[in-house]
Amino acid sequence: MSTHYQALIIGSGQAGTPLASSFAKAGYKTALVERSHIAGCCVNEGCTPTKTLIASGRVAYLARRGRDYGIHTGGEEGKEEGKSKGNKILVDMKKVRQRKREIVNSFRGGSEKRLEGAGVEVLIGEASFVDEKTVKVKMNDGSEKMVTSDRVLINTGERPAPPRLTGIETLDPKIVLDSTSIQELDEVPEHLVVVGGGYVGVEFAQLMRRLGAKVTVLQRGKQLLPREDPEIAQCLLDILKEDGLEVLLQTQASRIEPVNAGFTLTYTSLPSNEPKQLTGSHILFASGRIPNTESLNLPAACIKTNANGYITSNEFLETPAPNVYVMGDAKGPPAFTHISYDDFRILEKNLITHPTSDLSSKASTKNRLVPYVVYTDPQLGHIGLRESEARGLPLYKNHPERIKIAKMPMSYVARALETDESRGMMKAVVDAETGLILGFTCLGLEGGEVIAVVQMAMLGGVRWEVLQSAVWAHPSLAESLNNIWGFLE
Ligand SMILES: Cc1cc2nc3c(=O)[nH]c(=O)nc-3n(C[C@H](O)[C@H](O)[C@H](O)COP(=O)(O)OP(=O)(O)OC[C@H]3O[C@@H](n4cnc5c(N)ncnc54)[C@H](O)[C@@H]3O)c2cc1C
Ligand SMILES: NC(=O)c1ccc[n+]([C@@H]2O[C@H](COP(=O)([O-])OP(=O)(O)OC[C@H]3O[C@@H](n4cnc5c(N)ncnc54)[C@H](O)[C@@H]3O)[C@@H](O)[C@H]2O)c1
Repeated sequence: MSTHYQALIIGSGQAGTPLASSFAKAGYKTALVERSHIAGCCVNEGCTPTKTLIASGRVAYLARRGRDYGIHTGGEEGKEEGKSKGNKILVDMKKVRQRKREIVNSFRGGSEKRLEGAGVEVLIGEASFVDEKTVKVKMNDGSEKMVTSDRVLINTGERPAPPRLTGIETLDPKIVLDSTSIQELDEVPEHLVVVGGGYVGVEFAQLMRRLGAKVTVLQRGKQLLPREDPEIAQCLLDILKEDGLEVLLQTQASRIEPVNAGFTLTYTSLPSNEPKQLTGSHILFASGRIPNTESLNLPAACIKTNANGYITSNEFLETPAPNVYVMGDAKGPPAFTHISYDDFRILEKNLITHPTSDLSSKASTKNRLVPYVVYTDPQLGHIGLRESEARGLPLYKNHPERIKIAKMPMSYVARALETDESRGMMKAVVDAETGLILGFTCLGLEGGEVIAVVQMAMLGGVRWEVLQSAVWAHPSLAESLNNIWGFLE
């Protein structure tokens, strides 16, 4: 016996959860299958908990730096080379974790209530295809359900790539961490070794340093955050080093073995490539994420994946199987909550609010302007094209003179100086002929908010000269948009 639905969503991610509610509110009989917890990675182990923890890290940082502002907490951490190491602070990791748990629970509870209020039937279990309209759900209570649906929407996300390092299985599993388990620590690691210098790696590395750990980052590539323009990555590296992190670039871990409560790790770094060793108490694998697609039995529904396991689809998020769609991280990068949420908007419009067979009127993923923010401190916000990407486009390959670049240190921004948080830089990429802004990066105080101002200009086709001559409130961070264009060359 199977139950029939008009819409079946697999995975309670950032697209599937609101889309299930939209279908149900529009009168479709709707089910959502989720094998773990409602609201997916972002709310449970991604954006929400990490940014909550990072807020605690920032308080620790500012409290320690209080003396720079004339604020003393009552004790001093000590001196290094005659210079104060700052205020003495005490980190209560259990409280830090509790604050994180409460915010996650409240966000997840909100999602659960919205689904219930909309009338979505939630099936807690793991889904796999039997054919393109039929899905088997292995319920978490051990039972099995067969469901059929007029349309199936996949939003199963990704998970951390498993650790791959000779000897890792000999370590106490409690000290081998991924981006989920590190958030449940109730003590600050003594010496955290982070494998991978991408988004996850740099955010956790700085956070743990601020909470009091010694931190070493091993990054395989020549720079942190490999997709960034090199001077941005270098600027972030300088900031992290200033914060006391050790960062080893062009470095590969080759072997690990347990020693006392921790481990000895053997690694090689270019150019010497000679084996070296370091010891640590905990190791975080932050070397990428892999899609949750293999347990879906996709071949049964003739749904294709690429070599990395991501589901292939067109710009309308349609898979080759009729009436089967894919949203969010499961379809491949960029893997951001706001992209998954935009996938929701696309399908809500095309399937519920404005269905049409006219391809030109359909919502699509084409020409999406993609912002992102890496929540280091200062934040690294970016919108549009990076310089290297712009220069790679055929138009600019033929006319490189049309690209103009402006770079400005954050130490030229009054607001950043007044708050004594002037580390970082801004970079703009413009088309000199049209005056349009192609891309903008702000590695600086509230960089994520500053890029949103430029994003508005880009969305509205506003030329850089308009920002240059606009009246911005003083002293705001946006005021820097008067000045950066003076550096265009
Ligand atoms: C540490 C960390 C920090 C991050 N920080 C940010 C950030 O600051 N900003 C940002 O934009 N992005 C961030 N991301 C990325 C962001 O979390 C994801 O891009 C976002 O959650 C979108 O995911 P999704 O909608 O594809 O699905 P997800 O949110 O991953 O949800 C997928 C759901 O599907 C379920 N599922 C999987 N397979 C099955 C199955 N067979 N049957 C039933 N259910 C299944 C899973 O249990 C999961 O609940 C972060 C990620 C991590 C790991
Ligand atoms: N603030 C945000 O928006 C945010 C935060 C966290 C994660 N995310 C999303 O999650 C995705 C995954 O993040 P991630 O950091 O896990 O992956 P990533 O792919 O962004 O970075 C992984 C890094 O690890 C390095 N690496 C891989 N194997 C290695 C090895 N054996 N030794 C040393 N270095 C190695 C790679 O060179 C790369 O720099 C991101 O791309 C992003 O889309 C977003």
